[in-house]
Amino acid sequence: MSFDYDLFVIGGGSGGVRAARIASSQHGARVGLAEESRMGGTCVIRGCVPKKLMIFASQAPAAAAEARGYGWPDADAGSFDWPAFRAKLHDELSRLEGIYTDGLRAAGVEIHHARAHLVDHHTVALADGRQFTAKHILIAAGGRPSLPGIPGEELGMISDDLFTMDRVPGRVLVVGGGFIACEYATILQGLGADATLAYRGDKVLRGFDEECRQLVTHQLEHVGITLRLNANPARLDREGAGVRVTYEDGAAESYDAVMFATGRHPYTAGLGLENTGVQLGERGEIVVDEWSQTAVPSVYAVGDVTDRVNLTPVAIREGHSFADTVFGAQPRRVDHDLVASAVYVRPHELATIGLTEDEAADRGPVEVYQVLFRPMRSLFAGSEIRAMMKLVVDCNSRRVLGCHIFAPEAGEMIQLAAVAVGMGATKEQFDAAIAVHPTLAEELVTMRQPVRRGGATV
Ligand SMILES: Cc1cc2nc3c(=O)[nH]c(=O)nc-3n(C[C@H](O)[C@H](O)[C@H](O)COP(=O)(O)OP(=O)(O)OC[C@H]3O[C@@H](n4cnc5c(N)ncnc54)[C@H](O)[C@@H]3O)c2cc1C
Ligand SMILES: NC(=O)c1ccc[n+]([C@@H]2O[C@H](COP(=O)([O-])OP(=O)(O)OC[C@H]3O[C@@H](n4cnc5c(N)ncnc54)[C@H](O)[C@@H]3O)[C@@H](O)[C@H]2O)c1
Repeated sequence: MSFDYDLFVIGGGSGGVRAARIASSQHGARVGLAEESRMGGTCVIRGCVPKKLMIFASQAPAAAAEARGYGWPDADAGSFDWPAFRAKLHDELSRLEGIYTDGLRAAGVEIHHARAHLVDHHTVALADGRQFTAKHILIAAGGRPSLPGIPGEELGMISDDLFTMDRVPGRVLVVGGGFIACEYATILQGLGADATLAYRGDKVLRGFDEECRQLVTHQLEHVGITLRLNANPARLDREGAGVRVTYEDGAAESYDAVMFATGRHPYTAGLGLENTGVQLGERGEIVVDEWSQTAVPSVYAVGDVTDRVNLTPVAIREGHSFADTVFGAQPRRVDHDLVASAVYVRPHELATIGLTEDEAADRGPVEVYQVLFRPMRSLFAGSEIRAMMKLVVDCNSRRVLGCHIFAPEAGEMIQLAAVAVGMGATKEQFDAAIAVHPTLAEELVTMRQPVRRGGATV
């Protein structure tokens, strides 16, 4: 049977773009790709990239405060010009979108600016009615924000809205305690909003190392964010130009804006999966095997729509591995066990690779090496805020199972630690590296005594 394409990709985000480009340019496949919105997907248009640029923008007042501590008494960030910044931000996103589009075209991929759905195991239909057959179909449709399902929630914003809002709100409530809630509350507070973060648990960032969760929770308060822990909104009501929030315990507060950061779900609605044998899991994710193949041999899925590890570099690696496996005769699997990540809160980021202390201790005997200190730079400027580095070491193999850093630019540091941890480095191999002085990262190779031992005996 002949097909219009060797591969049809649904979704022009991190995973889909990489898969399409590699299959076409490196493995000679005839590739079509449909994108219903802007090329680049969540990361480029409404996630990692604009978020990080806004983190940079939001640091100006803290940078001015630090400058005053270094002998610049008049340093002052002045007032933030949101419309000017927003215009520049969107110019940058358009530039990146153009790069993604040009890169795909140069690779020989045919782009269809339309929504797509599956008609059967080898056929895709576009919103304009055209249909294409393909030997393989890759679903890389990403995820969408989830709302909590409470009355009045339509009055709240979602993460996409941060980049297009008319003004920086005066009083803003961010609901949630995950990556997005922590980063967005930090950004909004830094830009001059009076931010409150409401989280239903007692510490933010569930799933991270417990001490790190404590430190981030403390830092959010330290930078002036009001924390409402063990609290959850029960309903939202319009109140003039603002929103009245009633919490589950009956308390009520008024805000100029509310933003929900209550998780994301795989975006499978309307994909036509009912026309196929593709299976969905409990969380609505497309179920795939280690090769990203669904229950239908011709249909694969990568990225957030599979809800494995929802990070851009993971989606990219999954897309690349799929293309190499299916079109390059180079079978590649993605190891989802050892993925580094960073939460871009300020002034200290939280970055991590490997197991938390509790996870490691559940598996066997561990030693914990840890240092809590006031970094030279911020201490001199008058800040008491502490950084932390922690290595969790397997007592038997001596391997470093987990590395957790709470410090300025921790995301930059964990990238390098991830190489060593991924290679199975032992604590003694960390120690063998001579320190670079004076740096923050030198603490990672100078911790000599464990602060505690623990874990299951095996
Ligand atoms: C606010 C925010 C901040 C983030 N920050 C980071 C970060 O700092 N670091 C990090 O690693 N990750 C971050 N992430 C996660 C990261 O953005 C995602 O993991 C990544 O974008 C997933 O890539 P993907 O290819 O699976 O999906 P996406 O990038 O979401 O791409 C899916 C694309 O498919 C299109 N599409 C969907 N359905 C159809 C259809 N039927 N037809 C045609 N097109 C369709 C969509 O329009 C979209 O463009 C962040 C996410 C958010 C929301
Ligand atoms: N720096 C980064 O790498 C980065 C940044 C942003 C997002 N991301 C990715 O995007 C994903 C989604 O981020 P996220 O922060 O939306 O999700 P998340 O899963 O990290 O956090 C969701 C939060 O919402 C809370 N929540 C869920 N349902 C709720 C409800 N009904 N009522 C009240 N609270 C509720 C949860 O307890 C949790 O604290 C992340 O898991 C991550 O994979 C990564």
